[in-house]
Amino acid sequence: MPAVKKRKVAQEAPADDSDVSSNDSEGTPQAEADSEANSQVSEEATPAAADIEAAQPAAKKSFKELGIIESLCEACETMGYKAPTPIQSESIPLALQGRDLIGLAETGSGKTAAFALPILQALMEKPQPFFGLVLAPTRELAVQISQAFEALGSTIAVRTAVIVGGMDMVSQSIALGKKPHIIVATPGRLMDHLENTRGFSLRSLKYLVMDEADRLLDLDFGPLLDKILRVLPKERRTFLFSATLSSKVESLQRASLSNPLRVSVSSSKYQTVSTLKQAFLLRPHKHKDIYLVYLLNEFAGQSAIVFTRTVHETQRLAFLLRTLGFGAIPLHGQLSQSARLGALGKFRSRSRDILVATDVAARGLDIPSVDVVLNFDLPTDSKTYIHRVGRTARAGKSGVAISFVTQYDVEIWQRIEGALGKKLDEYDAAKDEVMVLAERVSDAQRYAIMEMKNYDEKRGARGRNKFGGKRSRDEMDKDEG
Ligand SMILES: Nc1ncnc2c1ncn2[C@@H]1O[C@H](COP(=O)(O)OP(=O)(O)OP(=O)(O)O)[C@@H](O)[C@H]1O
Repeated sequence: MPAVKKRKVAQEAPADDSDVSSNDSEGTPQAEADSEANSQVSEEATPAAADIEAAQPAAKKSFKELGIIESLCEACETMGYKAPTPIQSESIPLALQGRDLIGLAETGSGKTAAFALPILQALMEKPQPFFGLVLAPTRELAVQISQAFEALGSTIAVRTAVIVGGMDMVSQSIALGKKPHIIVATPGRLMDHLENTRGFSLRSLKYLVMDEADRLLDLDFGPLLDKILRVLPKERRTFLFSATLSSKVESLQRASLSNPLRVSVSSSKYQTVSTLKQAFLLRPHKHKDIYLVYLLNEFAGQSAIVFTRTVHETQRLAFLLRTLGFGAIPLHGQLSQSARLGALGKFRSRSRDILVATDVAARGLDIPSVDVVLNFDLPTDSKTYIHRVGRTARAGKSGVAISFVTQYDVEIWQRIEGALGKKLDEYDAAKDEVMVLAERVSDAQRYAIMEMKNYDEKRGARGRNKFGGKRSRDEMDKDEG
């Protein structure tokens, strides 16, 4: 049973574009489990939603007490989950009652299991092919979600299929032919299969999840989602999950959810976890490379993600850092899918310490070993900031996020701080030590420019044209970068 709820009619959700985010100040799954009165459940039955506040803190319950069956409890134990996180405590009982849900909780707080466990439990009760569909905005995230389903569903031999762009259609058709229980997909490729793979339909689907739901809408996935929703049965349960949800999602929820409840583990808008230390570094644009090298030296031996805004910059920095002897690997949307998965695999296994990435890596990726996030280029919106820095300090671990702010970024940075509701400290960099690096970095910059020329020529020779023509569905699935 969730907390005793006191009903209180609240204002209608704002009609502007403002975001509704959910970020718990206490951060860790365990700390969240200990935190009180942060959770909130609201009826979303009508556009003028009424808020229902948790008047009493939910008593800490085990997975079993939430109604999870023995074999799935065992799987949780094997995964090292000692107690449910708050989003799990709040949403699992409601999901088991068959409610549609909109789940909001901070990054790294266990949202995947919050939707996977009730679906797996329902699957056990009535096994059938094509039972659940999870839509995710990036291919890497789709792969990760399917792995979570397989791990949690190992005791019930769940079959999953990952249907994402950039991979072979034929082998995916064969995988669909094996009638998996759960499909985890990016929207573009799923639509391709729905249209072109004989015998494949989702008419008997029981559960739909949109993970990172706001991102699915941010991209130009909207019309595709509408098309997919049209071929799904109305008699199904639907879950939307994210750490940040915008009012755009409200329109989607009305289109695709039936009488949903909003489960929100939140204390305020855009709050990051308390185990995350955040700072900024105000430096001239021309010194960014030197300061990046300095910081990576400072955090030597730790695992870091460096976020940039463009494919070009991602690739250039990877060359630059490698020249200087760092184990850096690039990840962006213009790599082949196998190269993307390979890069992620190397970073996950710590055979490379530094992932240089576009926002293709900003959402959902769960790599427990990430110690540091460096925003080499600031993201253009605060929501992306929340997701990027959420790649570290996950599931109770600590982490550091440092953002480069140049003379051109002051306004964006102020917006981000405004959204966070606090001023962050400036990182204390020892200027003398930094400038000692100038010559080596400058040599490496020249080398990286040469490498970029070769890289661009090779890509040109392969006939890639990133500007011409309409974007294919696969390209849409590639996500940003
Ligand atoms: N009850 C639990 N106890 C301990 N760890 C947990 C629990 N539930 C999930 N985790 C772990 O916490 C990590 C983060 O979970 P998950 O990836 O689902 O977060 P998320 O809320 O979806 O984050 P994001 O918003 O960034 O996608 C994972 O490694 C997961 O295995």
